[in-house]
Amino acid sequence: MIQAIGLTKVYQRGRRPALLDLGFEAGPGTVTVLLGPEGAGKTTALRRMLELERGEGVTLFDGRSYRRLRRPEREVGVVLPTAYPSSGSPGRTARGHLRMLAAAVGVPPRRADELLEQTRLATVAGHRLRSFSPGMSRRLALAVALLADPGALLLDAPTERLSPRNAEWLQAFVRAFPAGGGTVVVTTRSPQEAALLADRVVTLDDGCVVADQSVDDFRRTRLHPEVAVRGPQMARLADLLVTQGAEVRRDGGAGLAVSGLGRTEIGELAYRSGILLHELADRVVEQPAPRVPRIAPARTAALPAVRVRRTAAPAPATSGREPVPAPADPAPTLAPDLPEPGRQTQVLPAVQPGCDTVLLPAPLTGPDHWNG
Ligand SMILES: Nc1ncnc2c1ncn2[C@@H]1O[C@H](COP(=O)(O)OP(=O)(O)OP(=O)(O)O)[C@@H](O)[C@H]1O
Repeated sequence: MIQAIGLTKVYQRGRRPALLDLGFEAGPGTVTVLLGPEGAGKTTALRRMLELERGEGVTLFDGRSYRRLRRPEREVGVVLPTAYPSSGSPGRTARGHLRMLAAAVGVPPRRADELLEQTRLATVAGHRLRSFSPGMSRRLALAVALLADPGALLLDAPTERLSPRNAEWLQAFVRAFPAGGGTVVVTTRSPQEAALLADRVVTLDDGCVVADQSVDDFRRTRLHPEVAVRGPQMARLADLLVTQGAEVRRDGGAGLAVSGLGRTEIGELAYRSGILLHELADRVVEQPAPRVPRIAPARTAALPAVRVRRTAAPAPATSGREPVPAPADPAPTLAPDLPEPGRQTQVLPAVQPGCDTVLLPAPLTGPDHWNG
């Protein structure tokens, strides 16, 4: 179980936060997608989760923050954009690179060979890294992340700039990983990819969570199937389509976007009416994310906006992979940047601009308060 609680990052004082109070839970056996456009805060979110960036909030991996994991490489495999193409010395072979890292994390060399097979790199295992394509580098980065057989994966835009074939392979891998109880958190800018990969979709915009939805809700509310039609007689076709009950809107100069009728019906109608078509294609377009403001309880609704930092860790959760409960952590489970135990809440001065979210200075008892 991964619990992200109140993750916030301000890169420059006085500037808008790159990430503001991100909270979500990613359960065992699931894929959670952080979806958002360029600059939405997805990479910052993963970097905060891994404590590569300082800031507020904490992420718990089965009840412990990343820096308190005893063997992080066995618990969380990470692929960030910095892992490729710079992963490894350019003169080293893929096999040499992976075996060296296998030794570093204490797994036998055969694990490196297995992963070369699994990531379809066996045939280029003896090639030097400098000759690797972006797709090969990405698969090698994934192999590195998997070396110690982690229960969770954090993947930042893993399919970006990959060939369709490599992207498909990676998507299939991500879908398959949770089958054994693993947890995946993956970022993407593509709503279509989110719908393909996710069990849960957390949509970010400008550093704020604007929606946290099951994939079914996401598909229903955010993805809109339509047919793109192009040709020289679109005004006439539009009239005919409307009489058939379709919804039609202009799409560029000689194009229509049609919903309510299928591609085959539109093609047949055009054919019967002697209308020439240059394009007839299914596509899915994104609807804007619904804003989901958190509702303030009536008794405190009149309070000024405040931010509340969590100071007590939630109850430890099990990973779903390991039936035995995690051993007690002798170290305190609070992140060092949070106040000492005992104090339930800390009220900070005014909320930063951005998210239409108000958090209230009520005592907190569990992570639910952070995800409502
Ligand atoms: N090191 C940094 N210093 C200052 N600002 C930064 C830094 N890194 C990111 N930002 C800013 O933080 C915001 C979020 O960036 P981030 O890279 O997390 O977005 P993203 O959703 O991952 O975008 P993309 O899809 O383009 O990778 C952006 O406005 C970005 O300019």
